[in-house]
Order: sequence, then structure tokens, then C-alpha cells
Amino acid sequence: MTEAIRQSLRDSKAARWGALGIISITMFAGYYLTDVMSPLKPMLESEFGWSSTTYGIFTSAYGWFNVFLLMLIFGGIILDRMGARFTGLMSSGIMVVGAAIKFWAISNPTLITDTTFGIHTQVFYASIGFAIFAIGVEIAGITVSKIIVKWFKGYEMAFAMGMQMAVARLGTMLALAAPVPLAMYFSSVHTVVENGQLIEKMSPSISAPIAFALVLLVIGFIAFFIYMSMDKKLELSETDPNAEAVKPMSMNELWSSIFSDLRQIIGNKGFWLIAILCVLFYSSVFPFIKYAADLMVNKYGLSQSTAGMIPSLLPLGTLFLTPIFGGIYDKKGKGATIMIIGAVLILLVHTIFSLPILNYWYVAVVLTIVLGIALSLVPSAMWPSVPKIIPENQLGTAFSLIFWIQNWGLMGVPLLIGYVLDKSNPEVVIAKAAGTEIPLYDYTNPMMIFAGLGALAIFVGFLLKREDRIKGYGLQLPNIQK
Ligand SMILES: C[C@H](NC(=O)[C@@H](N)CCCCN)C(=O)O
Repeated sequence: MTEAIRQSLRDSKAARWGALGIISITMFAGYYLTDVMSPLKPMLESEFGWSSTTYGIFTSAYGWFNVFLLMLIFGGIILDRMGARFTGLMSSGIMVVGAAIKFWAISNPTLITDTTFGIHTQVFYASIGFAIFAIGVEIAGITVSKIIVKWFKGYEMAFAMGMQMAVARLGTMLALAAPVPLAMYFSSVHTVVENGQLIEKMSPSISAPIAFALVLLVIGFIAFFIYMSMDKKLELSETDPNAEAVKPMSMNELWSSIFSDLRQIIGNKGFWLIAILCVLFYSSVFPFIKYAADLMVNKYGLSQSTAGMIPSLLPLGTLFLTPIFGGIYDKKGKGATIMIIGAVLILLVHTIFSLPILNYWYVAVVLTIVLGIALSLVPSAMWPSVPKIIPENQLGTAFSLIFWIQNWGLMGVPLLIGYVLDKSNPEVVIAKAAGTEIPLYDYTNPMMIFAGLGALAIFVGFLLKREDRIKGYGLQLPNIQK
């Protein structure tokens, strides 16, 4: 069979998009669990006595194992060596295990009174579960990116990445809008003693939204099994029957190939600029989402039950815009410019959020929509740009290194924000300790931190554009090969 007439399964539009649809289910479930606790922050404080710092510790657990135990990097290395089928199944299984631990911790009231390693036992176990889950969702993320490159190279790759991100963001949107109604729906009545009197109190079920996440994750795990058979068919369709079988590597060869990949990637300036832009950009958006519902209560005067509605508009816009911007990048190019425009919007939005004026809910709506546009622009150009800088056989490792650097921010920034929030609002901390009426948090300082990250991202975006001009990566060129 000659090269010219051999057909690959990826040449079939239905097969490419079918594969994408299946893996998107797994990511949808993963993104739902990632943010499910955000709208529950005020409830975690009132029901379980968590502080902003406690919430920050729990949120930062997302990066603990990925960052300190280098789990993400191992994930990328495994992906490049063992392939997407093994790595995808492994990562979706890890997500289920982590979510189950988190569910157990949140639904177990006996953990509330104890401490472990100096933190609330419930927070400790919920954080461990979240940290394990995060290994899974991050490795699944790089696996899915590599799968998309495998199916869509030379085709509508940025559009496909945009579509996958859109479905994942649907998970984020659900995580911002659904948990409070779910927790309220499954409320139960408890008898408690207050001022020496027995009173009946309705307690929301904070674990109900997590139980729902667990069900979604199990469905995502099953979906990956279905994808595996498609992946096998794709490989068979691309295997040249006359090609010689690849000789298995010795242990020495394996290690030297791993180190050689790592050396080449970290010696690449374009890689570093994308990675730094990634950590700055995502640290100003994802950690913001963790505090957005609380910001709506404290700055814009919304009630707890409606506070998640405005932040849920953020992923809503990205559903349509990420594929659209991805499509523009595919056809017209201008990847670096798209990333810079996104970073400018981040700076603008967070600066306005930080001002102690314009505290009207409709201002929050407009700012959230603009932030959604930024969250569509940058990722739609950033991820499809990586294969222009790094060869395909090193992509798993490169994506994992970028995610690893990004995870420092996803771990550190929420912790910093929780700490700054408590430090800038001592009266709230005192009122909580005294059990008196809790005043509102002032969010000026945390929002200035987010704005600062946006400013740095613009600077790095320009450096990336310059590097592209020097090295000719083709970031400003279209992805579709005519
Ligand atoms: C594709 C990209 N994913 C990531 O950046 C992940 N490392 C973090 C996922 C966190 C989920 N809320 C993206 O989602 O744009």
C-alpha cells in the first residue's frame, strides 16, 4: 500500500469528532469536581466552621501531589511511553478514588471536631482526596490534549481543543451553579442546643453535590473504556503492515531517552515563555473562580443561594467562544496576539473588581462576561501552540511540565488569597472566633493580586511574540494546512 492511498481513521470526520466527544465526557466530570466546593465556601464556614485560610489550604491541595511529588511529570513521561489508552484509564481511575475520599471526608460529621497534623481532620482528609483527584484530572488533561493532536493534526486542531475545553467548562459552570441548590434540596433537620434551648435547625447537605460528582466521574471512567477501542482502531489504521516491529528499549535506553526529552524541552525558550504565560494567566482565573461566589456575597451583596449564578456566566461564555477563537487561530493564525489580548482583558477586569466602587451586581455580570472572553482567548491559542514548539513524541512530557509549572500557581495563589483575605479583614476573623455577627470581607487586596498576575502575563505574551519572530515557530500562522 502506498503512502498516498492509505487512509487513516482520523481522515474520517465522524471518527475524529466521535473520539473527541467520548473523551470530553471524562473531562466534563473532572472539571465539575474541581470547582464543586467554590459556591459552598460560605456554607463550609457556617456549617463546619472553616475559615478563609482553611478553605485556601483545602483548595491548594489540588497541587500538593502534582507539584511536590512530581506526579504530573511522571504522568507525562508515562503518557509518552505507555500511550494514551493506558494513561487515560489510569488517570480517570485516580479521579474516582480521590473524589470518593473527598466525599467520605465531607459527609463524615465525626471528623469535624478533631485535628490531624495541625489542621481540622475533615479538611485534612478532604484535601488528601482532592490532591489525589487532582493527579488524575491533570494527567487526564494532558492525555486528552495529546489525543486531540493525534486525531486532529493537519485538521481543525485548535477548534477541536476549543470544543473539548468548552465541554469541560460546562462542568465548571455546573459546579458553580448546581451545588447550593443540590445541598439545599437534600437538607435535613437536626436538633441543636442554642442559648440553652433545644431548637430544630435545617442543615444543607454539603456532601450531596460531591456524591453527584462521583457518579459523573464513574461515567467518565466508563467512557474512557469506549475511547480505548477507537484509539486501537486508529493505531491499526495507521500501522504500515510492511514496517518492522519496534525493538523494545533496555532500561538504560529508556532512562536516557527520558532525560534527553527533558533536556531538549527545558532548553527551549519558547517552552518556558508558554509555561510562564500559562501559570500567570491560569493563576488569575482558576483561583479567582474559587473565591468568585464569596466575592459576589461580600462585594456585590448577593445572597448565598444566588451568589454562584454570576460566576457561572464565566464558563458559559467560553462554551461558544473557545471553539470560535480556536477556529480563527486554525484559519487565520495570530496565536501570540490572541494570547496578549486575553491577558489585557484579565488586567482590566481584575483592576475594576479591586476598586472599592461600582458595587452593583450588573457590573459584576459584565466583568464576569469579559473574564469569560479572556478565558476563551488565551487557552484557544495557548494549547494548540505547544505542538508548534515541541515535537509530537515529546508532547506528553512537555504538556505535563507546563501543567506542573501551572500547578504551582493553582496551588499557591488560592492559599495566598485566603491568607491575604484573613489578614486584610481581621474584624471578620475576630467575629468568627467570638461567634458574633460576621462582617463582610473587603476583597480589594486579593483582587489587586489577580490584576498583578494579568499585568505580568501581558509582558510575557509580548516576549513570546518576539521569540516566535526570532525562531519562526509559526504561532502567528494558521494551523490548517491547505
Ligand atoms: C486545558 C486547560 N487545563 C488546565 O490548564 C489544567 N491544568 C487545569 C484544569 C483545572 C480545571 N478547573 C484549561 O482548562 O484551559
